[in-house]
Amino acid sequence: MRRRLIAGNWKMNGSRESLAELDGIAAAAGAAPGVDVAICPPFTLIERAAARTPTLPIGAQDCHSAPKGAHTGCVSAGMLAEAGARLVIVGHSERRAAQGETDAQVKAKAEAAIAAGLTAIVCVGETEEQREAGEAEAVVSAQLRGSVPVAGGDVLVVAYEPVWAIGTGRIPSLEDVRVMHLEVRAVLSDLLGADRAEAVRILYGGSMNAANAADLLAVPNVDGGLIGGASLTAAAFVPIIEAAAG
Ligand SMILES: O=C(CO)COP(=O)(O)O
Repeated sequence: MRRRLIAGNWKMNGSRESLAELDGIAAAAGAAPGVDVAICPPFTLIERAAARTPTLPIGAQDCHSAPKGAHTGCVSAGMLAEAGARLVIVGHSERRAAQGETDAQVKAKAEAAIAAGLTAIVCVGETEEQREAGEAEAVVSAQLRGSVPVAGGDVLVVAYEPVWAIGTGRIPSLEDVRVMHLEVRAVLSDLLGADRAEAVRILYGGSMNAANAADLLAVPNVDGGLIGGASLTAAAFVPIIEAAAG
């Protein structure tokens, strides 16, 4: 049985002051023992966040694939672990688009994360143009085949985030979510074997909020959410944790 995971991605938002939001989030997570909850703030806040709420897993939003070296401006998975991170998002569509990250790079980052003892959240998702062309499943399947590391099980999480649903207030139909998550499970099974694929949590991400969380989480193979805007405050995020706790 997979435990639900509700993870917040603060993106390039937040300050030391916003860490106060973690108190309410950690309290809600404590009241929902059947649900895993995590927050991924910017790099600069990881250490403070982990120290402030030790029971709440803290993650990062990217890592380099190398353990160390001449990579100006980059941070390794080992450094994240040392700072107190327990998970890391890799291959977010914003990085794939703005930083030109390829599937191979995303896979190498996920491998580095797992080697450093972190849980890797590998993101995939189609653009609106690709969905309209009827290519959504094929695009996501190809991304998975290129970016999922061979280590599977509970150290690996996949987030399906349709690019056109991120920050737009729009979400796919529940039927489209069902079909995509089933496809993700099938591809994972092909890549990792059925047993390890069964342990992988598949999150939905893209405009998830208090109003739609319960419906999305009721879809088969939706094992949680990766939440952007609605993870920035306890007021917006806690109802999603509560929806996951059922
Ligand atoms: O990109 C996302 C999480 O990684 C989703 O962002 P929003 O929840 O703001 O749409």
